[in-house]
Amino acid sequence: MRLLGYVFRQSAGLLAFTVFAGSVAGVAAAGLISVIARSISAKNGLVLIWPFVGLCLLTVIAGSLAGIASIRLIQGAMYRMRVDLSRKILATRHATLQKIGRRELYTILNNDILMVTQSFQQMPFLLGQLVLLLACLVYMAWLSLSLFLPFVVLLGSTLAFYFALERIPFRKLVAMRVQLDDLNAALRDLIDGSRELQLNNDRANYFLSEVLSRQAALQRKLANDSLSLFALVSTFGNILFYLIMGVVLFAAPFWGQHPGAELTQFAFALLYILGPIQVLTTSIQSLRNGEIALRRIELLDKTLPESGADDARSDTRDPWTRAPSSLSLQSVLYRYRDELDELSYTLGPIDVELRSGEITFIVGGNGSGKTTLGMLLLGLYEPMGGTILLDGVIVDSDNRDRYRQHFSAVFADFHLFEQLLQKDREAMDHRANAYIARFGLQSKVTADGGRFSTIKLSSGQRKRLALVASFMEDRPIYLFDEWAADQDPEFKRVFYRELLPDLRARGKMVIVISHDDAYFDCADRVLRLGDGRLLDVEVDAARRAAAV
Ligand SMILES: Nc1ncnc2c1ncn2[C@@H]1O[C@H](COP(=O)(O)OP(=O)(O)OP(=O)(O)O)[C@@H](O)[C@H]1O
Repeated sequence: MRLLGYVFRQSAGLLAFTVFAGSVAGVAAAGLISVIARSISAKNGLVLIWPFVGLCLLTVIAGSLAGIASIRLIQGAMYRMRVDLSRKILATRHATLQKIGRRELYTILNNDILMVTQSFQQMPFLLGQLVLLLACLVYMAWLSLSLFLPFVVLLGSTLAFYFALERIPFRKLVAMRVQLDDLNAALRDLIDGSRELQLNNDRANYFLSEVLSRQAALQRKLANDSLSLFALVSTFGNILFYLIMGVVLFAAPFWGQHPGAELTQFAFALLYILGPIQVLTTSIQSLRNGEIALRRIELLDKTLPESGADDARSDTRDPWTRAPSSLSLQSVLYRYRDELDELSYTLGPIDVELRSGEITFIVGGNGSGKTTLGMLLLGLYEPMGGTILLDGVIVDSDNRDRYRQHFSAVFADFHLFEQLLQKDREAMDHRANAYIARFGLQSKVTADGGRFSTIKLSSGQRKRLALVASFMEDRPIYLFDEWAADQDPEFKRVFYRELLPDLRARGKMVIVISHDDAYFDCADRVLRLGDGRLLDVEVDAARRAAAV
C-alpha cells in the first residue's frame, strides 16, 4: 500500500492505466479458466475455440501494456525520488547532514532506491495475479455457492494466519536493513583504507576477520533467518491451502448434492488459483524489502526540510545588491554535541570584524576551532548564539542562502569536481586554462568542454585544480582552509606572496586558515584561536612587517 501510495503521488494517470491494463489481463486470464473448464465438460468443446483465442490475445496484450506502463511509471517515480532527495540534501543545513551521516545517505541513495525499484517492478504482475484470483473466486461462487462459502471462510482464516506468521520474518528483514548500514561502513573502510591495510598484513587480517567478516556474517545470519522463515511461512501457507482444497472436496458430498460437472469445474478452478496464491505469498518477501527501503527513504525525506524550509533559497529577495565591504561577528557561539546529545565542544563567543581588500589569517593549534569558525563565516553552520552581519545586515534563515553566495572556499578536505559546473563552457574553458597555466599545471591538465581532462593528479596538484575552480567562481569573499599545507616551497610562496595579495588588490575579502607561521606577515589581521576562544587579534600584521 505504501508503495502504491508513493507511485500514485508521482503519476496518478499512468498508475490508473497500469491498474486498468493489469486488471484486464487478470480478468481475461480468469475468463480463460472458465473457457477451459467449460470445454472439459462441454459436448462440443470446439465452439469455445474463438473465445479461447480472443482471451489469450487479450491476456497477452493487456499484460504487456501493463508491464510497459509500470516500467515507465516506476522509472519515472524513481527518477523524481532521486532528484527530489538530491535537491533536498542540497537545501539541508550542513550540521543536519553531518548528523544523519554519510553512510546512511549513501545507503539510502544507492541501496534503498534500487530496492524500491525492484519491488515496484513486479507490481503489475502481482496486480494481475490478484485480479485473476478475485475473478476466479467470483467464478467459483457462481459455480457453486455451497462449495464456495466454506472454502472462502477457510481461505480467509488461512490468509489471516499467514499474515500473522509473516510478521516474524518481517522483523528480521528490518534488522537486516539496519545492519546493512554497518556492513556498508566496513566496505567503505575497506576501499578507502586499502593502502593502509595492504601495508600491514596483521592489521589487514584483523580488519578482515574481526570487522568486515563479522559484519558480513551478521548480514548472512539475518538474511538466512529472515529468508528461511519467509520460505517456511510460505510453504506452510501453501500446505494449508492444499488442506483447504482437500477439506472442501472430500467433505463436499456431506453437505449437499453436487453434480459431477460442477465438482470437476470447481476442483479445476481450485487447482488454477493455487498459482496466483503461491505467486502472491512468495513475493511478499520482496514487497516487504521494498516497503522497508521506502520507509527509510520516507524517514530521510521527513528529516530533510522541504525545499527552502531550512534556509530560504537564493531566489528570495537579495538584501546585498553590491559587493560587501564588511563582515562582523558579534558574540558568535557554536556548540558540538556528541552521540548522547551532550555538549562536547564550544566555540566562542567571538567578536570580530573582517573587511574587503584585507587578508585575515585564522591561526591556532589543532582543535582550537579554526575550521568551525570558517564554517560559521561561510554560513554552513548557523550560530547558536550571537549574530553575523554582512554590511550591517543580520544573517538569518531568510537570507543565509543568499549570504553563502558571496563565498568561494577550498576546504582542507575539499572535493574536486571533474566538471567546471558553469554555463558558457567555451568562455569557462578559456578562463580555466589561463588559471591552469598560472598555477603551473598546463603540462598535466587542460579544461575542455566544461571539464578538466583529468583529475588523477598528485594531492598538491589536485589542490591547485581546486584553486582553479575556486578562482573561476570570482566571489567577493574567499576562504582557504590550510590550502598550502601540501604545496612545494616555491608554490607556497606564490600562493602567499602573489595570489593572496592579488585577490586583496582586487578588493576581495580573503580569509586564510593556516599553520604556515613563516607567512603570517602576509596578513592584514591575524586571529589567534585557542580552545574555542579568540585569544588575540593582531591588526596590520602585513603593514608592520613591511615597515620593519
Ligand atoms: N563534526 C564534529 N562533531 C563534533 N565535534 C567536532 C566536530 N568537528 C570538530 N569537532 C570538535 O571541535 C573542535 C574544533 O575543531 P576544528 O576542526 O574547528 O579545529 P581546527 O582548529 O580546525 O583543527 P585543525 O588545526 O586540527 O584542523 C575539535 O576539538 C573537535 O573536538
